Amino acid sequence: MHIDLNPKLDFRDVLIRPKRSVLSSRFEANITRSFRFRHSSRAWTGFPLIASNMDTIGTLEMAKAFKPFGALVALHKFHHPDRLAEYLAGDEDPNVFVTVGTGSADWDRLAAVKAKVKVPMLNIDVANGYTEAFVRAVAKLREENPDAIIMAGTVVTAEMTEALVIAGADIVRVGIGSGSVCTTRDLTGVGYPQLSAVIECADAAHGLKGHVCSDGGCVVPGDLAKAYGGGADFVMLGGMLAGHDECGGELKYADQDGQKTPTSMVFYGMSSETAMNKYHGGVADYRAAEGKTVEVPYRGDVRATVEKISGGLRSAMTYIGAENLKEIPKRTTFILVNAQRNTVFDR
Ligand SMILES: NC(=O)C1=CN([C@@H]2O[C@H](COP(=O)(O)OP(=O)(O)OC[C@H]3O[C@@H](n4cnc5c(N)ncnc54)[C@H](OP(=O)(O)O)[C@@H]3O)[C@@H](O)[C@H]2O)C=CC1
Ligand SMILES: Nc1nc2c(ncn2[C@@H]2O[C@H](COP(=O)(O)O)[C@@H](O)[C@H]2O)c(=O)[nH]1
Ligand SMILES: [K+]
Repeated sequence: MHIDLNPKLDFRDVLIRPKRSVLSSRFEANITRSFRFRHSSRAWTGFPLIASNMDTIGTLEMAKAFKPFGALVALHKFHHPDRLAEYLAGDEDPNVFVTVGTGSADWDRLAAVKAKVKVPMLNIDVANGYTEAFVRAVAKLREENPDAIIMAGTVVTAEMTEALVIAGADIVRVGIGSGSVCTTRDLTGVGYPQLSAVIECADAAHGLKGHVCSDGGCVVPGDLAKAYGGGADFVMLGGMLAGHDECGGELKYADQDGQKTPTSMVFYGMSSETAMNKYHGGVADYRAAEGKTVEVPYRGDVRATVEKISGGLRSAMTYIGAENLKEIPKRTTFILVNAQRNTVFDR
C-alpha cells in the first residue's frame, strides 16, 4: 500500500488569477489551434472541443451543428456503417472521429466503413485504459491505420499516457470517474481529480510529442478554460451538451397552455443500465452498471450553448492576456480556493 500525500485538484478547487493583458476585446481572442500529431501525417486546425461519443451526444446532427465552429464530434459507436460512410463521403474535411471499442463487432463495423470511404480520425474508447489488451488494441489500430489521427483512452496517470502515446495514440483521453453521469468512483473507489490528471498526463504526453483530451468533469464554461490552462489540447464534453435538439435522448413533454411542449430530455452514461439494456440486452451478471440515467432540462439548439462556451473562453483569455489558445497554459496561474462564487441566491 502507498499513500500519495500531494494534493490533487479538481476544476472546482481552483480559479485562474487575472494577469495584465494587451487584449482590448474578447473578439481578439483566437480560440482555434493547429496541431501536428506524433503518428498521423495529418495536421488539424479548429476549435479543440469534442462532443463525447455517448449515444445521446455523439450524433451526426451534433457533427453538423459543430461544423461551423470548427469543433469535433466523437461519433458514438452504434451508427450504421452505411450512415457513417455517407457522412464521411459527403464532407471533404469531416469533423468526426469514428469510435471503436476493443470488441470485434466494432472493428467489423469500422472495416465496413473503410471499405467505402477513408476514415481520417479514430477514437478507441474503453472505460479502463489500463489493461494490456487495450494497449495491444491501440497498437493494432495504429498499424492498420497509419495515417489516421487516433485518440485513445481513458487513463489518468503519466505512465499510462506514455504507454498509449508510444503504442500509437496521437491524442490520449484523460478522465476516469469524472463524468456527470458516471458512478465509477462510487462503485469502485477508483478515480483521479480531473485537473491534476490533465496537468500530469499533458506533461507526460507533450514530452513525447503526444496530445491529450480532458474528458469529463466540466460543469460550467470556465472549467474549459481551466482544462486548457492545465495543458489540455482538447476538451471533451458530455453533460454540458445534453438536452439539445441535436442530441439522441428521448424528449419529455408537458402540457403548457394546451400545447405539448418539450421540457426535458433523458441522458445516461454509456455503462448505465439504460445503455446496457439498449445495446447489450442487459447487464452481464459479473459486472455492475457504472453510469446513471438522469433527465435534464430541454435546451433547444446546441449552437447557443457552444456560443456561450466559446464566449466564456474568449473572456477568460482577455482576463489573462492570452491571444490564442496555445498561450493559455503559459498565462495561467491557478490559485487554490475554497469557494468558487457567491451563493446568496442559492438558498
Ligand atoms: N471515463 C470513465 O470513467 C468511464 C467511461 N465509461 C464509458 O462507458 C462506455 C462503456 O464502457 P464499458 O461498458 O465498461 O465497456 P468497455 O467498452 O469500456 O469495455 C472494454 C473491455 O474492457 C474490459 N474491462 C476490464 N476491466 C474493466 C472495467 N473495470 N470496466 C470496464 N471494462 C473493463 C471489458 O471486459 P469485461 O466487461 O468482461 O470486464 C471489455 O472487454 C465507454 O464508452 C466508456 O467510455 C464507462 C465507465 C467509466
Ligand atoms: N464512469 C462512467 N463514465 C462515463 C459513462 N458514460 C460516459 N462516461 C464518461 O463521461 C464523459 C463525459 O463527461 P461529462 O462530465 O462531460 O458528462 C464521457 O466522455 C465518458 O468518458 C458511464 O456510464 N460511466
Ligand atoms: K470520465
